[in-house]
Amino acid sequence: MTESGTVRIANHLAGSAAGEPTVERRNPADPTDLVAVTPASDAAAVTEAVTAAEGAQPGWAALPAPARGTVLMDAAEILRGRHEAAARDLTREEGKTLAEARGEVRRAIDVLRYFGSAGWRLGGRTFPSATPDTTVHTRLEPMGVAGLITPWNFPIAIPAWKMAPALVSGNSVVIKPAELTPVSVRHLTTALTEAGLPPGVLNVVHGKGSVVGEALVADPRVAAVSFTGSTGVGNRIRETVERRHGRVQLEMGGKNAVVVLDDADVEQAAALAAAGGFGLTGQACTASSRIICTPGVHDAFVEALAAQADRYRPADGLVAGTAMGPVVSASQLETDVAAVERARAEGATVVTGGVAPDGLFLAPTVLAGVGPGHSSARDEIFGPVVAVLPAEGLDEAISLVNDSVYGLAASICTRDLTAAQHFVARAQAGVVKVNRPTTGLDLNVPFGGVKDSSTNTFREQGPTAVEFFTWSKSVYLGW
Ligand SMILES: NC(=O)C1=CN([C@@H]2O[C@H](COP(=O)(O)OP(=O)(O)OC[C@H]3O[C@@H](n4cnc5c(N)ncnc54)[C@H](OP(=O)(O)O)[C@@H]3O)[C@@H](O)[C@H]2O)C=CC1
Ligand SMILES: O=C(O)CCC(=O)C(=O)O
Repeated sequence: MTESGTVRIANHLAGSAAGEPTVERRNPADPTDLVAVTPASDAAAVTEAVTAAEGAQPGWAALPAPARGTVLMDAAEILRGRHEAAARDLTREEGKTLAEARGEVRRAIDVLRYFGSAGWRLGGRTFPSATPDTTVHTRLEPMGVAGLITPWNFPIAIPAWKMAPALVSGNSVVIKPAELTPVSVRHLTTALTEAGLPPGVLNVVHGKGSVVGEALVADPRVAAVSFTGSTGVGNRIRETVERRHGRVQLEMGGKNAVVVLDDADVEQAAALAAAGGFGLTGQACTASSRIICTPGVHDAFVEALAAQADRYRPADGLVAGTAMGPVVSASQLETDVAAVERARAEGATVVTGGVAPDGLFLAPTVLAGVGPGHSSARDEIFGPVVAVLPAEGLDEAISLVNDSVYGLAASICTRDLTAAQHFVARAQAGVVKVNRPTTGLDLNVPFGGVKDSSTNTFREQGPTAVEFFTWSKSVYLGW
């Protein structure tokens, strides 16, 4: 697979013929560049994939965990050899800059390594028994078939951080990647297959979420469903899976706030807010979309953020030096522009941006004078649009942070350790940072949100990620 030309993708199903290639994906920076043609599969392809996964799972689970881990480690090395090609393909299909794409592919490689090495450490605990001549230990058993539904905004890292813990703990996988970004997951699948993953253990079905995704979620043989995407779709998935008593993990939207206190270094705070708000074209569930400023810093901050916005002039992500790529699709651009228009109608000032003069390139947008009831302070936009809200002091700022249905990530810029500690203790968010952007996660740290951002049960990533894909069996061993 190369970074130029069109990739014709078949479903990755054990023993299956390719589906009909009927969906085209074009480069959001250059519509003449046809990136991929994928099958628009139907529910029958899902049934076939789940059957393959069900058949392959016991054999895969019977392998020693270190042997399963070795496959992931080898896949990491294979992907490492294709790092640049995978990064360029990612930029072509999603739009993010090449630097961002390289970082994301690096992350996928490291995720494979991290969970590959976890194969050596998987295990239960031992307990003393109240009964003589008895020992008690727990075993982690795989759930069986894991169904993964992933979004377009991290098209290789998110599939990697769901697949890797599922596979190393002995599950087989059926994944439905986002229709907009089919090539990145193919790089991952190819690496795993070449590393020796047995047929049927990993199955990819391309097609519409409303068709393929719904069929996957509804199949009673899929024991665990892990989803990242919008809150609306996630809630619907939760209903379906819980109705059939399956296990479900949802990572959904955010309306992540950065609080900037009077004592903050304004330039540093603006750089950090811009990185979190305009980096990745604002298309991250952890993106900084609300900035809450106390009075002594408000005006200087708005000015500094507008200056930062100039550095994120949108352009083709493949071109060296581009700081921000295009919006992923015409419909996402429509959402972004409509959100800016609504903010204007509600009385906010568009300090800079708000326009897309050419193609899908939306200028980074700063909104000021935003009130807590405004839609730009409440709704996830998922574009390079940052709303600045005033607050009288720390207490009001924290109330505003928490005045959201979401609770994914929050940050504070301050040099005051006491204020920072108050914030850390009181912010209702699964990820809380001090003097760091809301975006950017360490892959060895548990990740997830509260409120409408997450199912808030099992965390993704880090040492606890395998918990979602396993169940614990208590074994009483007498002699
Ligand atoms: N938290 C996050 O990381 C993300 C949040 N979002 C939010 O969602 C908005 C819309 O983006 P969008 O990509 O449409 O997000 P969706 O939630 O619609 O898509 C996420 C994944 O779910 C699939 N899907 C869609 N409908 C269903 C369904 N009924 N049953 C099962 N799976 C389904 C999608 O398939 P398909 O390929 O057909 O789209 C995709 O693979 C964004 O503007 C943003 O606000 C989006 C992406 C990531
Ligand atoms: O900020 C990050 O690094 C990850 C964000 C994320 O998980 C998402 O947007 O889905």
